[in-house]
Amino acid sequence: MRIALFGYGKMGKMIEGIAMKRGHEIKARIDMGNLEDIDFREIDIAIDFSVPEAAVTNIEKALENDVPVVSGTTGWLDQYSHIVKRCNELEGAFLYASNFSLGVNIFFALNEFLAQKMAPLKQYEVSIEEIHHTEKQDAPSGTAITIAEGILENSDYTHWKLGNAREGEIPITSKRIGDYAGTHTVDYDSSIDQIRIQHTAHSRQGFAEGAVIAAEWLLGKKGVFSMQDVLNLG
Ligand SMILES: NC(=O)C1=CN([C@@H]2O[C@H](COP(=O)(O)OP(=O)(O)OC[C@H]3O[C@@H](n4cnc5c(N)ncnc54)[C@H](O)[C@@H]3O)[C@@H](O)[C@H]2O)C=CC1
Ligand SMILES: O=C(O)C1=N[C@H](C(=O)O)C[C@H](O)C1
Repeated sequence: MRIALFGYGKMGKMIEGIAMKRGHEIKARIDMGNLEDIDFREIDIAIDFSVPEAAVTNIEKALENDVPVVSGTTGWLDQYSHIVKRCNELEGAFLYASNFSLGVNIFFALNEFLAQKMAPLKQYEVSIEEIHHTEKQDAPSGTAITIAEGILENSDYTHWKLGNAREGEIPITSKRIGDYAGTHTVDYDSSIDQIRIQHTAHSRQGFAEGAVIAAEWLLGKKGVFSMQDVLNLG
């Protein structure tokens, strides 16, 4: 595949290495918004790991040029429905995941199963914690939001809240420490005991590999997809 990388930071560089090892070609590296330099006719797919402020423009530009997009950038999802609409209007292909690693996607399924089991047990209070490196711009992490949504869909909780929560809200704590690649914890606490599930990424390898696998999967398809479709975990 001939790939355009939107964002050439920590993730963009790691994706480049993995994509090249799998026989793909990097045709463009866009870092700091020089989108006009791209000849979209020579791009098969775009992979966006940039910044929240740039993601929507990058994605829309690729879709308008009939190039499918894999997006891993977090912190822009208030405009997700706009991108879905544009993708459908343009009959394009788009895949977003808050987390591309296989382990986290299994963790998402485990989280939903646990939420179903815990829903009737009102003596337990749920909370989510995420820890990331100090360069991370957004909080809570996209992964923590997906975890919260998985609980909301399977319980009587009504919202999630960063920081202290009120009755019916799921509290999310975000910590920024050193070079943590990403640790997510879900706790159910009662006065008697605690149930905890946790995923720890040892590096960014799993995110980057997952993004390249998603791009290979998306090529030739039309529509809006998620990592659940790629991994067939749905
Ligand atoms: N979905 C997933 O599995 C994962 C998602 N992420 C997300 O991916 C994004 C990038 O993460 P990192 O690579 O760690 O960050 P980073 O800060 O190392 O890289 C972001 C890059 O985007 C560049 N950039 C700024 N404006 C741009 C524009 N207009 N167009 C293109 N690039 C632009 C910056 O110069 C920087 O090099 C973040 O939103 C992060 O939360 C990170 C890891 C995994
Ligand atoms: O910024 C990061 O580093 C990460 N961002 C994603 C998120 O916000 O969930 C995925 C992963 O946890 C690493």
